[in-house]
Amino acid sequence: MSIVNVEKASRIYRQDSIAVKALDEVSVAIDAGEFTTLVGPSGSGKTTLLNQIGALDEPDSGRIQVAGEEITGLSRKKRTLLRLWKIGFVFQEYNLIGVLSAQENVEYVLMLRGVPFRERRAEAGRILVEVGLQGLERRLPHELSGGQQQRVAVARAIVSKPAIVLADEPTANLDSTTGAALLDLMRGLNAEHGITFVFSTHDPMVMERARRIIHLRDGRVEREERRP
Ligand SMILES: Nc1ncnc2c1ncn2[C@@H]1O[C@H](COP(=O)(O)OP(=O)(O)OP(=O)(O)O)[C@@H](O)[C@H]1O
Repeated sequence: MSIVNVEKASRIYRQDSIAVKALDEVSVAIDAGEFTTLVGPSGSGKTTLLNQIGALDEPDSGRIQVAGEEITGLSRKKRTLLRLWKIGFVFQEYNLIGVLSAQENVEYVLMLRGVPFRERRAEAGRILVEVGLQGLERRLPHELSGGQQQRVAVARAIVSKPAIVLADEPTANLDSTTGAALLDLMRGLNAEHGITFVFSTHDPMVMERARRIIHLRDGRVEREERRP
């Protein structure tokens, strides 16, 4: 069953008199449980497509459905709720809240969902152990390495059991060993819990671990590869 359905989505950015077609009638369907990577040269539309799937932005034309919901044309408020309940995000720059501990960063999403204190504390603690951060729960982001911060970001993305996790160049700021370990962690979460991941990347290590690679060029799907 498709968890993401993008049908002929186009996105044009206009600046002064110049129009850039960041996405040009892109159609992509992603099934639940897939581990998919978007690759392509700089400016090919990877981030734009992730932002569309993540309901951070809307196409100018075409349709996008995520986890059974039509997201094209949703109000800002409904898009925010969709992101809160259905989508986890991992960004290149980690985007953790600097004044909150690792544990509190992970709990924060559950607090927004109204999960009671004890329950969210227990769940965040459990997920932090799962991503290999036992003992570091009380550290602030600046007291953690880049790889550890990205693990907190992964924990935060998965703690609410979203339908899909979107990761925009998650290993871009990590050295290759740390990046590989992070990728293996996400592959493990994909295999054990069936969490659907979609990455954008320039990193050959990410591509190596993907089961499906979608090549974008000039805002279009150029070709696809599938691996066992
Ligand atoms: N907010 C914006 N305003 C104007 N143009 C934009 C905006 N965001 C993206 N673009 C343009 O849209 C095109 C696609 O950009 P996008 O960021 O999706 O590419 P990308 O494949 O993610 O690139 P990179 O690998 O460098 O991150 C580019 O030509 C870019 O300059």
